Amino acid sequence: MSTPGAHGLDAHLVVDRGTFRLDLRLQVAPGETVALLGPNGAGKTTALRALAGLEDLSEGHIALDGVVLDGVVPDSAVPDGALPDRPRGGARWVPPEHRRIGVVFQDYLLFPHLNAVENIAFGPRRRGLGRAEARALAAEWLDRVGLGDFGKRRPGQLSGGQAQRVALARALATDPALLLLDEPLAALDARTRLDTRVELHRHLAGLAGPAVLVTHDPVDALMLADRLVVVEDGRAVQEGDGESVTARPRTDYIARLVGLNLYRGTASGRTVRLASGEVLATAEALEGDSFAAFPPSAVALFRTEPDGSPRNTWRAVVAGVHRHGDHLRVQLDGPIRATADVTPAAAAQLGLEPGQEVWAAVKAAEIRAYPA
Ligand SMILES: Nc1ncnc2c1ncn2[C@@H]1O[C@H](COP(=O)(O)OP(=O)(O)OP(=O)(O)O)[C@@H](O)[C@H]1O
Repeated sequence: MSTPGAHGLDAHLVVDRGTFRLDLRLQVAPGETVALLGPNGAGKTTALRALAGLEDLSEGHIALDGVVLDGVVPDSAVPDGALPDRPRGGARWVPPEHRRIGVVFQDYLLFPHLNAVENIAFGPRRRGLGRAEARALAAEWLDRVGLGDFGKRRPGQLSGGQAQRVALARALATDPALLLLDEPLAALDARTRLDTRVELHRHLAGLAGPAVLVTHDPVDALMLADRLVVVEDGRAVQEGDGESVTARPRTDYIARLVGLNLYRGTASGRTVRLASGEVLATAEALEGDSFAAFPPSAVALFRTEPDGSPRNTWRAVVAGVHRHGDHLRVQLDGPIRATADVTPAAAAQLGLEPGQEVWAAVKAAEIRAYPA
């Protein structure tokens, strides 16, 4: 990690949109890719648009490699020659077209009337490159994204995945100091998504500057980003590398995303007492406000009370059963609401159906506890 502020992206994004307020601090080091992950309406796109200069900040600042793009910052923080194009009410603000930012946004992927090479050459041309030079650079980038033979095609003659690659090439051809990607793989079918994801990862890994990626998809976030920032309701609720976020979710949204049952309660030794009064025996010893989490696969279901083993057992009512890959996912109501995964054979044996009473059991060793 570099010193935040001097290199890479250093931003505090505050945007007011009616009743919604985004308030997000974001520091991304050169060469680092951060994924903003969150539910619909969390403010991810607003954050990207603010970085790009398409959304006004109400407060905060954006600095890229020490150059202030938006916000009130002491003069000493603005290097010579980097003065803003337009001062605004005492603040400094650089308009979008003068920010060295490459964007791959859903809503303006490519110019429909230009072919692939012209689309990619557009940015370099605007940055002052001659026509022939810009086209040569564009052809080179098209090659790099594996579309060397598609230069003459217009966006309408490209598949979704190909258009996405051209958009990426177009963003990268401007040699951006910051790359912004909004749901870069969302529009692609499963197969294309897989290939494009691998390729995008390669380009992100080769990037010298910071990159910020917005996605709903935990797989995209985990595979493409060095660090995840989970955004809910305009704020960062959890941050860290994929492993720490998925192993220790701190909100229901993340728990659902990574497929864990998550509870909050008060720990005392190897137990966590939930708000409902139920007590879970856990693998780790802790004290105080804590989370307890376990995967659906850790839940065993029985028709009658299981006996003899040192595990957590409780009575539950089957609220729903549906297929999930090669097993069945069972929603359980009761004092401890949980999701359980069972094999079709086990489900048949139990005769699972909504409304049915069962016993649920989870071994203490399968329940992770961590401080809230
Ligand atoms: N033009 C607008 N005017 C007022 N409010 C808006 C406008 N556009 C979006 N919002 C609100 O801003 C909030 C954040 O929206 P945003 O699009 O940033 O979320 P998001 O996390 O990108 O969601 P999604 O995953 O659905 O794209 C939402 O509550 C939304 O209703």
